[in-house]
Amino acid sequence: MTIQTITRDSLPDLGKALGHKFDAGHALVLSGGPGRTGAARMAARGALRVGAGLVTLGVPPAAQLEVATQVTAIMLRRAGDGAGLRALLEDDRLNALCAGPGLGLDDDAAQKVRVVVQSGRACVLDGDALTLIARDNSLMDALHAGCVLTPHGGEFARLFPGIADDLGADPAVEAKAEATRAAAARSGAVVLFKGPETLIAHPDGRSALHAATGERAVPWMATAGAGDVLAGIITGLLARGFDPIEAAKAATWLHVSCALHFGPGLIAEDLPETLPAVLRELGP
Ligand SMILES: NC(=O)C1=CN([C@@H]2O[C@H](COP(=O)(O)OP(=O)(O)OC[C@H]3O[C@@H](n4cnc5c(N)ncnc54)[C@H](OP(=O)(O)O)[C@@H]3O)[C@@H](O)[C@H]2O)[C@@H](O)CC1
Ligand SMILES: Nc1ncnc2c1ncn2[C@@H]1O[C@H](COP(=O)(O)OP(=O)(O)O)[C@@H](O)[C@H]1O
Repeated sequence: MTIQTITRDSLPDLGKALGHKFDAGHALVLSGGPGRTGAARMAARGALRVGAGLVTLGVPPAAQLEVATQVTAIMLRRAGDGAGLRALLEDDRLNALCAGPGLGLDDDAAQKVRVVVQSGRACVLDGDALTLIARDNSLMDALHAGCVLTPHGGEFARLFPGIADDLGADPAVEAKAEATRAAAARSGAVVLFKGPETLIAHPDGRSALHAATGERAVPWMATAGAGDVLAGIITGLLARGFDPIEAAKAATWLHVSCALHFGPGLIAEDLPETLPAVLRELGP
């Protein structure tokens, strides 16, 4: 099976068309509770910087003040539990959802992940959402091809135990590619298996590789929250209407390009702020 290599030349046109903000979509990123809101705020910033027209954070009421003091262009709505989120989603302009960064693992978080998946909308499931899916087969069964799962190695092992058993600690790229394809087929979702070599697969068998090696090596990307920002960049591209696998591929390239552009000393918050320079280099 051929694996596409993700390069600058393989990217779709990321320029924004003329139009108003709702033409570029409205992303909703779910936040965790007090003291755990940073990951979702970084994801939201990634979504906004990659060009989503509007980005809203859905916050538990107890975290509202914390988040309100930290955001400006990003908007804020309450989403305390599954029912609260369902009410928010009555606005069908919220066309891309992100659940997982800093979300927590309690019952309210699990309910919200269920609502996200059952909404049928394009979504990114990262971090704690993946741990919750690994604990509940009914959530795994509800996944669809509009979902992008973004596991790191630990999350991949939790989600796909049978598939991960054969991988070992430092798998060869071919083995990682095969495991990612098997995971996409099993889950029915797009799977983006993170790491210096990132593998992406669609349940229909398409797959792609981005290698952050050689001239694109970015060892300083191994910093807390880098994955949360990647989840946000994918969500922003979904909001803009990109197909889930194309959004996953383009976001992976942009994410590593931001780290390359910034260089050593990078922290996760720098990634969204470097997106404008990387996008400018790509042209209008
Ligand atoms: N600033 C913020 O707000 C931040 C908030 N964050 C939020 O925290 C939440 C928890 O996310 P998490 O990833 O930190 O923890 P968890 O789910 O326990 O998995 C870690 C375990 O998996 C294993 N492991 C194996 N391979 C691995 C690999 N390649 N990369 C990483 N781990 C790997 C590893 O086991 P080990 O290899 O050490 O034996 C380890 O014990 C989540 O919601 C996230 O969004 C963070 O993003 C940080 C910044
Ligand atoms: N050495 C590395 N080279 C390139 N990319 C890396 C490296 N280490 C981590 N990354 C990338 O950084 C991100 C880390 O995500 P993750 O493990 O979920 O961390 P966090 O939960 O702290 O956000 C992923 O996109 C991963 O591919």
